[in-house]
Amino acid sequence: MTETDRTVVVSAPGKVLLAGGYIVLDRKHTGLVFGLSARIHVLAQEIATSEGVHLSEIVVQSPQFLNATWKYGYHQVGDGGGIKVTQLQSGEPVEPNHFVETTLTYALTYIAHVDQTRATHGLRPASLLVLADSDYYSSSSSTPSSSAPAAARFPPFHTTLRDAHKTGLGSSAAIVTALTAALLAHHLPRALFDLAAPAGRRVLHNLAQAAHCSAQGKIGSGFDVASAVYGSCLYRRFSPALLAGLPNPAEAGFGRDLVRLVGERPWDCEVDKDKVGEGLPRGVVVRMCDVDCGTQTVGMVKGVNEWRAKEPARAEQTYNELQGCVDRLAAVLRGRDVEGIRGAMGPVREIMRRMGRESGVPIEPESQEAMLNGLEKVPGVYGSVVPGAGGYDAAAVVMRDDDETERLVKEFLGKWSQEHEIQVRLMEVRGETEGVRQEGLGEFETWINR
Ligand SMILES: Nc1ncnc2c1ncn2[C@@H]1O[C@H](COP(=O)(O)OP(=O)(O)O)[C@@H](O)[C@H]1O
Ligand SMILES: C[C@@](O)(CCOP(=O)(O)OP(=O)(O)O)CC(=O)O
Repeated sequence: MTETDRTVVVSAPGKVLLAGGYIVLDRKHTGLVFGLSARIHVLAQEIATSEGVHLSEIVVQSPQFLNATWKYGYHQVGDGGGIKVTQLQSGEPVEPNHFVETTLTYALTYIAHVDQTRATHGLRPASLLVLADSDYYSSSSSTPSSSAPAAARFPPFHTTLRDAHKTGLGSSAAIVTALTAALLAHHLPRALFDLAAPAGRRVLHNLAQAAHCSAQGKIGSGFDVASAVYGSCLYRRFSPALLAGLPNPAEAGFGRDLVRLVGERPWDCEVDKDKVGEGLPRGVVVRMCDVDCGTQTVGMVKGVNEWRAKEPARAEQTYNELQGCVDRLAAVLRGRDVEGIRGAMGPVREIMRRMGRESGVPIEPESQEAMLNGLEKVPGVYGSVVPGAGGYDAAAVVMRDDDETERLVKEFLGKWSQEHEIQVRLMEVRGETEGVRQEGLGEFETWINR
């Protein structure tokens, strides 16, 4: 096996935007985002073919879900349009996976353009296995420990991807990032892509942002992809104009322009890890409470933007106040000021609620408000927020990292669930500062072809 066909496992974390929802869409502002211990792992390896047999096939499998094997053919299109990826159907029809297909298109196009040897030898067939930690979906009751054998650590979800209940941890950004990184690390020699080097991370970030925006069909702030790559940080978005001129996949010049955009053009986003320091003060942890019903962010952003257009002065004042909260919370956490956490988080909730009231968007819906008010009275809980866009995605809690606090929080949520006939639970997932990383193969032995 040559160096360019390494068997690799790459993982990328989920995210929680503790403060800065909505304002982070504007380059004037920043958001405080934490990476999460829930990761999506991608194992990339060659598909063994018989001597002399040539295949142009990539197989992506997500074995935790039902009916989740996607087979793709690919070929180079004319006029520098890059690599076109086509889903192959054989046997039972498989629902397309738009995020996976788009990521393959962007990553393979990049690979084919930067590695000239690919022009003559092409890409060898590859198999990509996706394994997600269970907290991404509500159906699971607990996350097995990370030291459990891999098959037990990534248990089946007994559902199709379409029917899975997402908890809002950012699965699409994590999979786009991990899949992109795994493809680059698998197909490219280290001289052209090194995940451990700043230049490699920059390429990965830019490529994953471009692919994620394309798959989403909109240009968000990109805080989720940024934290999937870099982990916890204070994030200032890139100018959306950067992506505006890129031809669509398969259009003339797509390949050339993508390589320029990703590898050569300076991006103006800012990922400040120093402002977050080592993460949280010792003995303090970010945990998440799942309410088992996700939220459609798109409609909420539209509502807030309409309010901002109608009430520009009021909105600007509110945005600036929220920015003040973002900076204060980052400073308190960085300064390990445990006593200051409550005072720094309270105003985040207050301003998010005010934004919600004035824009008519349920940013902190009443049911979440009441639950968080109760939760904040539990001894050991420093503060809570509806992260990101708010709504019914999992709520974030900053609390003391000990068994007693965990017991009290679980007790409170258990009672709350009973009294309100809903299912609220403390997930195992924790805030974690590290971004994308290459994993050892040991834990994934059972899935490696011999
Ligand atoms: N484990 C997985 N395996 C394969 N594809 C996945 C997986 N998790 C997420 N995806 C892809 O990401 C999409 C979900 O993206 P989205 O609705 O934006 O959710 P999120 O808010 O979690 O990012 C799925 O439709 C699928 O295309
Ligand atoms: C409104 C936002 O600023 C934050 C949304 O954060 P969420 O964490 O709610 O995101 P989703 O994963 O898309 O549900 C939009 C953005 O920054 O893109």
